Amino acid sequence: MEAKRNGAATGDRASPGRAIDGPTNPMVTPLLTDLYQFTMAYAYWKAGKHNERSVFDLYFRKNPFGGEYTVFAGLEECIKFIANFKLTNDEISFIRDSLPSSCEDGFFDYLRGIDCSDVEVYAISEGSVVFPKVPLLRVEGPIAVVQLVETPFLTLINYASLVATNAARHRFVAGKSKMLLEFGLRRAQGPDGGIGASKYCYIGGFDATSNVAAGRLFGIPLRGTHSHAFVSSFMVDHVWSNLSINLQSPDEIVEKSLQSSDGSYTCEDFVSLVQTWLNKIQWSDSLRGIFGETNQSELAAFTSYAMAFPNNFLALVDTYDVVRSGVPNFCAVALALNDLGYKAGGIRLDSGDLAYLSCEARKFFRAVEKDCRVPGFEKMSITASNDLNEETLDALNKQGHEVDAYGIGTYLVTCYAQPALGCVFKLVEINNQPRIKLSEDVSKVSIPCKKRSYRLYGKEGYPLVDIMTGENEPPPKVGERILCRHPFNESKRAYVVPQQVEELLKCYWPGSSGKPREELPALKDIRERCIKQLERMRPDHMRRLNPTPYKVSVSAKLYDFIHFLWLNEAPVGELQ
Ligand SMILES: Nc1ncnc2c1ncn2[C@@H]1O[C@H](COP(=O)(O)OP(=O)(O)OP(=O)(O)O)[C@@H](O)[C@H]1O
Ligand SMILES: O=P(O)(O)OC[C@H]1O[C@H](OP(=O)(O)OP(=O)(O)O)[C@H](O)[C@@H]1O
Ligand SMILES: O=C(O)c1cccnc1
Ligand SMILES: [Mg+2]
Repeated sequence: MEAKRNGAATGDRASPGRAIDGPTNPMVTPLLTDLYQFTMAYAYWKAGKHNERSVFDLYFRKNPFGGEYTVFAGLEECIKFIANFKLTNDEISFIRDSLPSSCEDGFFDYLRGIDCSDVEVYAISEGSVVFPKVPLLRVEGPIAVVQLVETPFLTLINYASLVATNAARHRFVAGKSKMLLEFGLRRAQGPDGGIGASKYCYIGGFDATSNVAAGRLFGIPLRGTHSHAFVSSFMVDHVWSNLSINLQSPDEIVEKSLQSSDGSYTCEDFVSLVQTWLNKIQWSDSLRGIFGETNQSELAAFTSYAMAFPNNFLALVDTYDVVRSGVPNFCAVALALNDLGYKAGGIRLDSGDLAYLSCEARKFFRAVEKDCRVPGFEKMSITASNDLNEETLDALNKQGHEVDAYGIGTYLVTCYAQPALGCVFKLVEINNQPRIKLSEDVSKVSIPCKKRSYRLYGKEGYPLVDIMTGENEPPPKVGERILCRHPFNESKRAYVVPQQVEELLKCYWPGSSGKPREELPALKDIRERCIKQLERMRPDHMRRLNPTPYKVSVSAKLYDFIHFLWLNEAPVGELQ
């Protein structure tokens, strides 16, 4: 997956002339677009309109998951895409074959010559918290070219922002102190969904992924435990219906010796050491009578795993019985490791009542710490997994639990609660003339003009409102009162005296205009921005139940202009 299409050397500091790597996914080419972008390009070309200077806004209309915020993600891939936008001869041949044969040759010569050097992209920084109607991207350039990038931009941003938001919401419910592991690759919508989920869940606040390719591509920390198959692959001697199955048991692990952590001595029979500890805890003061004979094949599996990874021993304890087998077996192995100077990692629970079982496991660890005098044993990490989502995390919090880390797959990466974010790409200006798209549904009316947008912060340091202005209006100033108007509702308006003003759109792709280009930050910096911005939001915008909508507004001047244009463009009906 280390795809480099037209890619060149990259650097983390950007300068306009510096080459940028191609998109992560080699399928992201100029053909990854809708046919109508090419048919429109032809029609523009035929009409001699293809080079008309256009301005498009990319934005969404409603926050996902019933929330009042969204995390913006996918920008880096968009910039990598346009920085390398060039149709190959093969691609042009394919387009020629796909369009009607009446299309003139000159158009294909034109396609051969285009790239994105005439395009400029202004964007909100990736990882920012964003709101409906405010452009995430403003794309300027020759209309035929800009329309060709509409679909790839939308496909690169829609899922990225959706899954980053989903991750942020899971983080919000889980709380800051929990470790969040993304386990979704097997359930994601194909390889690109899986890779994208890992990248964007990390931005949204997850700590690590199980996806090895994503670890390599993006440097995301890799984490993992082991599966039930590892435990059930071990069997013990037993006789059942006269059928003797003679397989591995703890005393049949062939190589039994394990060196101590500091290398100073070797325990010749680690398996016996584990058995000894199991007997000890079975009859210890606090645990006497809590469990009897544990599953010996599970014990063999744990022992074997510990011998393979003495420094990172983590056990999946729910294959047979969490309280009567998995946890005692884990503790016996952890105690044996402790004798040799190793510190076991903890357990994973993957079924049953996770609140109850995590509390039982914690009690067990506490008893072991007390009876066996192993300081810190109580703090052994407990990971929970199994169809977790925002609701189950919330339910666990309400019940009380002892989980330290969550492994989350299906609901996270498939965005089960809402499958798509509805980002759109709308023409707002052509040849310096503002354009508007009207709709019966007011929420679908576009906000015309090439605009600037600002986030205004209040006295308490919270963002108060995002405001869009015409491109040539003076910017809002700290300490100066400004009227913020709801774009479509006349009665909704408020004065704001900002304590801080942040301009949202920055130039991420200047084309060959010579303007300075914002650097593409490292993934961990994008994640950092996201976490900081989420923390800075007023809590009532963030709560899960009935969150307060964040205010998105326009300047008084832009308000007047929108409504002037609206009246101008909308035909007056006649009543009969
Ligand atoms: N204390 C809890 N409160 C609310 N939901 C929970 C709690 N514990 C577990 N869950 C959730 O309940 C669901 C249990 O699913 P299910 O009944 O399919 O699994 P299971 O029977 O526990 O395990 P499996 O079938 O994988 O052996 C999961 O979605 C899990 O996340
Ligand atoms: O539950 P998710 O949020 O999707 O997280 C990933 C799941 O994948 C693994 O098992 P898998 O589901 O493959 O098998 P299992 O359900 O039988 O444990 C793991 O044990 C988790 O349960
Ligand atoms: O490492 C794990 O425990 C893991 C990884 C992927 C899916 N389920 C679990
Ligand atoms: Mg499962």
